[in-house]
Amino acid sequence: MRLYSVLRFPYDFGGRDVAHWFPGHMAKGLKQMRAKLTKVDCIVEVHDARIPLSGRNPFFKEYLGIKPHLLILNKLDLCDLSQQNRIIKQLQKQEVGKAIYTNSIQEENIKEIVPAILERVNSNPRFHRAENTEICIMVTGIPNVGKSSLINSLRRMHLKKGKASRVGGEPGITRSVLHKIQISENPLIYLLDTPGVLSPRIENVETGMKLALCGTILDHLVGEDIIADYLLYTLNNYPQHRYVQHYELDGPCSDTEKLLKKIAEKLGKTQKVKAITGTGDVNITIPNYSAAAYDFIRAFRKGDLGRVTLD
Ligand SMILES: Nc1nc2c(ncn2[C@@H]2O[C@H](COP(=O)(O)OP(=O)(O)OP(=O)(O)O)[C@@H](O)[C@H]2O)c(=O)[nH]1
Repeated sequence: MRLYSVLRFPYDFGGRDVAHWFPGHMAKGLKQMRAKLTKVDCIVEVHDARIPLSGRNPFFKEYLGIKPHLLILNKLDLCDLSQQNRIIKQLQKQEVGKAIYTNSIQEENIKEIVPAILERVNSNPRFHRAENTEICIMVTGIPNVGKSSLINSLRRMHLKKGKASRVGGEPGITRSVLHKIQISENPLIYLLDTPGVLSPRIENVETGMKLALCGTILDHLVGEDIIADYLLYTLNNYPQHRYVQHYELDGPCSDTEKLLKKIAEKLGKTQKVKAITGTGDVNITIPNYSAAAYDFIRAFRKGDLGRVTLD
């Protein structure tokens, strides 16, 4: 199959409204974070390395004030590292001082974090608490980017201690806010854990869809069928055709319904339903499209469909 025949361009977002993708409890989270700010020396913002330029919450900067800031682009194992130089240049244009790519599961580049925090804190006046030698950082980020995993990985590395923060595959696992967690003994560093907070102003539907693909918005708010459709469009345009091999297909495909049908058949996810015909009821077998969409999206999020950088 020739490539152009699988491209659908531009993607039709169908005039979707993204306003309701911001759950109300997140506004409360931001308020609680702001209240603790006087105790904080540095903001460590964690974001997903697959969407390094979009979907960052501008409120972390506007609402949390001017504090030394460090950007962590986590899940480096899932992003396309050949794009790294371009991304770093773009981030510099956005005045991001320093960004570190990490993998919190395999503990890649985690050891760069504490020295980067110290460098940022030491080059800024701590006028409000100069007498205090302990350092307090606040870990911020949108849901499901790996904040808790990063905290646990910092503790394992510097304190040889296990989990302090609950990790989960769905966005919104961390609801209780601002636990004070030690991550280093010498220098003495504490951090405040925070719940994932999406931007209430998602710039446009495309950004919203990228956020959904990376699992930062609850799937049911967007619709798994829609996420699967956008995923197929994205993989074909990239182009990243690992899904062909993963699902043992004959070649790339641009029709989401056909793809989901094949995935459902391959996984044995079919349903028997009764159909009423003119000559009586008959049992027919139909693909379970929801189960297939679920598998397609999960496979992408685990990295089984290949690495991509969506920005
Ligand atoms: N592949 C990969 N997965 C990761 C990485 N870091 C975290 N994860 C996974 O991403 C999911 C979310 O991780 P959490 O640490 O719970 O994310 P969080 O930002 O604390 O989530 P909220 O509580 O929703 O704010 C989990 O399934 C983690 O196992 C990483 O570096 N690479």
